[in-house]
Amino acid sequence: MPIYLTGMPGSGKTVLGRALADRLGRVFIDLDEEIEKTSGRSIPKIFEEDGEDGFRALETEALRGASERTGAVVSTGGGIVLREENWRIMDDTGLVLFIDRPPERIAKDVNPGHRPLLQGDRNKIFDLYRARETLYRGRCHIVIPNAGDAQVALETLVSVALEHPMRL
Ligand SMILES: Nc1ncnc2c1ncn2[C@@H]1O[C@H](COP(=O)(O)OP(=O)(O)O)[C@@H](O)[C@H]1O
Ligand SMILES: O=C(O)C1=C[C@@H](OP(=O)(O)O)[C@@H](O)[C@H](O)C1
Ligand SMILES: [Mg+2]
Repeated sequence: MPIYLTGMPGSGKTVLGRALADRLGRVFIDLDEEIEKTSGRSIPKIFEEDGEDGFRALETEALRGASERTGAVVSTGGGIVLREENWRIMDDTGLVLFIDRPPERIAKDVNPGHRPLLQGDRNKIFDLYRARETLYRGRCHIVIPNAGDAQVALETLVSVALEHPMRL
């Protein structure tokens, strides 16, 4: 059963997920990377050609595939929380963590270029946060603070993951 990292774009899911998988000796799956690999297109290109709905369908497909990978660490895209079907897959198969990074810190260093929903404007992070915070915080199984040094967040992730061996 996998461990899912959810949270805002720029909250650290990909970087921390990869580091966590390395520490645990587990398979790492980043859903965006899977989608780009399978479709042969970049995320922005998919948004441009298929729209957000087309991207969300590919995202659910990638999540379903990842949900069958025993013990994987799965870094999701920030919008995974928008679809009930995605919650059903994650709740039924694994441990759902929320990487809780304050929007002020995200807005400082997020790369809006590769994230179509930000439309090149890093301040859109605050709109997204207002729209989604309750989805992340209210439905995840465990909140992982990521407000300071990334290393501290990683150590928290490692100890939480080790407390839930069956989930992995
Ligand atoms: N606690 C932190 N301190 C400093 N930079 C961080 C921290 N957490 C994440 N980052 C940085 O934020 C950027 C986005 O991280 P990423 O893993 O790509 O986010 P996500 O996959 O959630 O969109 C990366 O440059 C990452 O190094
Ligand atoms: O928040 C979102 O809706 C999205 C976040 C992105 O992933 P990251 O959270 O890794 O940036 C990517 O899936 C796509 O641009 C949509
Ligand atoms: Mg990511």
